[in-house]
Amino acid sequence: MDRIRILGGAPLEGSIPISGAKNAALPLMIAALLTEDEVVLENVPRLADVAQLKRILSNHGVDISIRGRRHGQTEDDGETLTINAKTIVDTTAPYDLVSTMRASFWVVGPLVARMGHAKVSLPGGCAIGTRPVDFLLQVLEVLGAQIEIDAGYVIATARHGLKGGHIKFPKVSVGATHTALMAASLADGETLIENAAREPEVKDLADLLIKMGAKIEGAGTSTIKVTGVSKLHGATHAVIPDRIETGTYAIAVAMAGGDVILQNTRADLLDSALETLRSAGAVVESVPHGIRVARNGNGIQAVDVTTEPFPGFPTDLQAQFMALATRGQGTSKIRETIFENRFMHVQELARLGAKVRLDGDTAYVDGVDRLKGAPVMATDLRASVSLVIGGLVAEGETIINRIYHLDRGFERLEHKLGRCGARIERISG
Ligand SMILES: CC(=O)N[C@H]1[C@@H](OP(=O)(O)OP(=O)(O)OC[C@H]2O[C@@H](n3ccc(=O)[nH]c3=O)[C@H](O)[C@@H]2O)O[C@H](CO)[C@@H](O)[C@@H]1O
Ligand SMILES: C=C(OP(=O)(O)O)C(=O)O
Repeated sequence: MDRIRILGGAPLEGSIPISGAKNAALPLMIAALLTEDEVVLENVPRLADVAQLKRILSNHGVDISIRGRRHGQTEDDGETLTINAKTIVDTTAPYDLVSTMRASFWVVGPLVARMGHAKVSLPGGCAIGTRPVDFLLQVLEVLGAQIEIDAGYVIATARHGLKGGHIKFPKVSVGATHTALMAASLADGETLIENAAREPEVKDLADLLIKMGAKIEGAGTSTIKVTGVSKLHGATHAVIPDRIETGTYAIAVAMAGGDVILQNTRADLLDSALETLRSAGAVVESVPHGIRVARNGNGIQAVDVTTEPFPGFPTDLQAQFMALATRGQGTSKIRETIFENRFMHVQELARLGAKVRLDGDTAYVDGVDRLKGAPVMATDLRASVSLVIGGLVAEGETIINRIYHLDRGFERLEHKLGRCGARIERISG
């Protein structure tokens, strides 16, 4: 199994290209199931989750090819995928394909909307909470599908197609909002979605669906109206920048010190996290096509953050901020309100010398003067990268085991940090 080795202490200087967002690319690829025509997606990140979704879509009979690089494009530009779901040969998404990734379950909406049937294994993904799918099933039921759960599979049937309805989520859910948008786009009549997720990835999905001919109003707000159409057509769309990758490298610079331009990204995708980073003492400013982050000399201030749905502080940056807080001056308070089991990085950060106390949904982090390198284990995607951030300043050698989690969501991480001066390498085998 591959490992990451880091020798701490080097500041970061230079530029880091930000990839397309994993959490946008996945639902965009799934949306291609809604049409017989070709969907072309640009700026798709090269990630294990994207590769896994390609396998899932191929199993349904979808043809996916990678377009060659155009003149002047480099590895930093992401892939262009041509996705053709002309014929869906199988409406089953089996356990062995779906169990590794949460988003794979989202094929259920488009399959039942277009084919009237879907049999999809209950999903896996990061083990950060129980992560039920009840809201997604409610969406399909409100739109007229019959739902049965049998031997770990959800079987959704709508032989005469879906019908518009009124969906009111009890809690904001990104995946349930994606499901509602995709299913309602091909339903008969109007669907009103209340308490919808406002995450930029939801807006990006709606933007693609609109290009495909869907009638959607209000995406990006908490009330969305979808008027169903009988057919969607092909479209070309570029995936938005990855706000979590952006925030992660911004935190890495705040931690290690230095001055870095994060290229091909936008501050408005993560205002709340960048504001917290400023309050921690980093310089954060928008520059053409990116964001500059710097920390020179001054220390890291303690932070007080609570995770919330967008536009609040994102849960997917909680572990990374905790890593930063381990070196803060004073005690930071970090409250996790989205997932009930998202503190697994605490015991691994402790191996590096971090002092963290847990009290229910809140972590209190007492800043320490130094971290010391140690062998640690990646437990989930964002927890893994928090250990990388810790390793950047830990004295001596940090070895991160089980980095397959990292490869799910960070493209060429060791290359991106290494080109800014971090002493980081992948050890294969
Ligand atoms: C691939 C992807 O985009 N993953 C993101 C997505 O996950 P995902 O879409 O799975 O997360 P949700 O927004 O659905 O989860 C929010 C909360 O709602 C709960 N819930 C959700 C669905 C449901 O049917 N029932 C239910 O109770 C969840 O347990 C959680 O407590 O949004 C999360 C919240 O921003 C991010 O951390 C994940 O990185
Ligand atoms: C939790 C995440 O992914 P998933 O929803 O696929 O588990 C994540 O991207 O941080």
